Amino acid sequence: MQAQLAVASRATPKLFTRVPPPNFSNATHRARCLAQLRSKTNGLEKYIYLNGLKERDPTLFYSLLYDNMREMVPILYTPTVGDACQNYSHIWRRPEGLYISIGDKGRIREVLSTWPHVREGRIAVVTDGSRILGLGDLGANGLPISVGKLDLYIAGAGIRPSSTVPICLDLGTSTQKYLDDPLYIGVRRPRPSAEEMDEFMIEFMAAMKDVFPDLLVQFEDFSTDNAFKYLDMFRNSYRCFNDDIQGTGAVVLSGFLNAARLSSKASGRPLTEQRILFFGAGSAGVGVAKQLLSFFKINGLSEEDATKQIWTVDSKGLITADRKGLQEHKKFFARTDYEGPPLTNLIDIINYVQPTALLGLSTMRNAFTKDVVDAMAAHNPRPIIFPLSNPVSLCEVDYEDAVEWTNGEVIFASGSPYTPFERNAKTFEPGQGNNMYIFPGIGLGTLLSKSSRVTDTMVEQASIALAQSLNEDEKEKELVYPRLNRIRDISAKIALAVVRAAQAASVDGSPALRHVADNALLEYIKEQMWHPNGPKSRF
Ligand SMILES: NC(=O)C1=CN([C@@H]2O[C@H](COP(=O)(O)OP(=O)(O)OC[C@H]3O[C@@H](n4cnc5c(N)ncnc54)[C@H](OP(=O)(O)O)[C@@H]3O)[C@@H](O)[C@H]2O)C=CC1
Ligand SMILES: CC(=O)C(=O)O
Ligand SMILES: [Mg+2]
Repeated sequence: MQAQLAVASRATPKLFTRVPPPNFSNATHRARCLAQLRSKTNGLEKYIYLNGLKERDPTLFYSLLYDNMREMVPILYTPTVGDACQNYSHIWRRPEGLYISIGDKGRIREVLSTWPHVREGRIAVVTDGSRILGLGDLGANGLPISVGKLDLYIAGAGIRPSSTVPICLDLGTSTQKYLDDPLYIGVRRPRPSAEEMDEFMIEFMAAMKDVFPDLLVQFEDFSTDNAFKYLDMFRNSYRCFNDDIQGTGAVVLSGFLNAARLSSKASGRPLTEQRILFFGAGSAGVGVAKQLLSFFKINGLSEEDATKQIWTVDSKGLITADRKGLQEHKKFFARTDYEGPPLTNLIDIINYVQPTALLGLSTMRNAFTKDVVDAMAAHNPRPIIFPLSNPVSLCEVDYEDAVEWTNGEVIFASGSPYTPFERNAKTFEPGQGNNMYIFPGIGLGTLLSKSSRVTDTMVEQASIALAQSLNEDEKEKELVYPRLNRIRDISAKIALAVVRAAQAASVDGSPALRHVADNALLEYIKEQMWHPNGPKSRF
């Protein structure tokens, strides 16, 4: 790209001042860009730098991202993307996605048609900014979450950049700070009524299908009630899924399949006796709890018996069926067998439930105190503790603390990344239980199979494929997720499982792939991936 630029500009005298120096080389320039990135001491500055690099030289940007996932993903994605969203109106430089505003109601199709790569559109990540990570309602500042997720599709599954469509629905915000900010980038109004929003969403989805006929829609970071509502409303008529409910469910099921094996080996308890306590019962907590039913079903329990192995906690304590005014999404796991005064203290709840696993999706920083972790360790030789809230500033417990407090026995995965560390001459390597491991493969498999829907079995099979993707070294080190630098290989395996599940459910639209053997199909999937410096992919 740089070399092509140089040739073009040497031939154009008026651009002469923009010719790179004569000894310019791509390799040196890559090193220069990494050095410039590393010279920034603040996460947000690094984000701004990378964003500028993406605009100046997208090929170089994606090539660097592809080769430096462990360093760059925490900047473009959680945790730093959280800072970028919170400050987006102030750091904004250029348009990088589509804003569809509530004022566009009645002409959404027209607005969507302004996207420059309409015919290439394959995957859209759509947020309404109402629950960005655990940071609350950020309104139109939520766009970087769509951009960041799509960068992971590009780097992690080889989707061509011009096939990705980042969208933020600009519907107002309930956060006064943004409404008062003179630089706020969105419309200054409260969020619409449920009725107005439903009308908007119905028009939006119909217009999306019209304008982008081959598109997969990933709903992202909608507030919990709307996340469940629109998934239910659209999943049977459009090619779509909800990342926070289904993607998170799949990624946690996958890590749990590996974690439970380690925990049961240490305790001698059968897998079916795993007892899971969810701290947080929003879209993510309940989405994961529903997906974890599969764990018990795979191990031979009925759905009814599987449900009995799961307990949920919200801000009011253990969720029981006798609670007045319980929100719809909490009813499925509300316990009918608890008798006694409401249980509101987490340690009391742990002592009552005696869970083998404690999963945090609560946005409550440091909620898993030493006493909480001690209570888990008292019941389990190897407790499973997954603090999954994002970003790190909302994580329920830090990795080093969890390791220290359990004398190294914890089986751990967090939503945002932690770095490995040494303790008593042993290296401790954390897992990252984040939907970023799963949605690229789900998207790739859905597109390749030309599926009309994303079914529950496609999501479940994606999860099992991820769990099975650990290599020998990762198994020996007792990791519960594979290392991120293998993401393309992993996405290909997930995509294969998704294609097969789509075929089994007869929602696929690529009949020729039905007759291709697994090994050949895996190779085919890898060949379809876009590489920054390689031939064009089909997406
Ligand atoms: N690792 C990953 O891949 C993913 C992580 N997440 C993270 O999960 C978190 C939650 O997301 P989401 O479910 O959509 O958010 P919600 O706001 O819908 O849910 C938060 C839940 O936590 C509960 N909660 C809040 N405070 C407390 C408390 N003090 N004690 C116990 N429970 C409490 C809430 O209770 P109540 O219902 O009573 O308000 C609610 O049930 C976010 O930080 C998000 O980043 C989300 C998706 C993917
Ligand atoms: C990871 C993610 O999707 C979230 O925290 O919302
Ligand atoms: Mg999300």
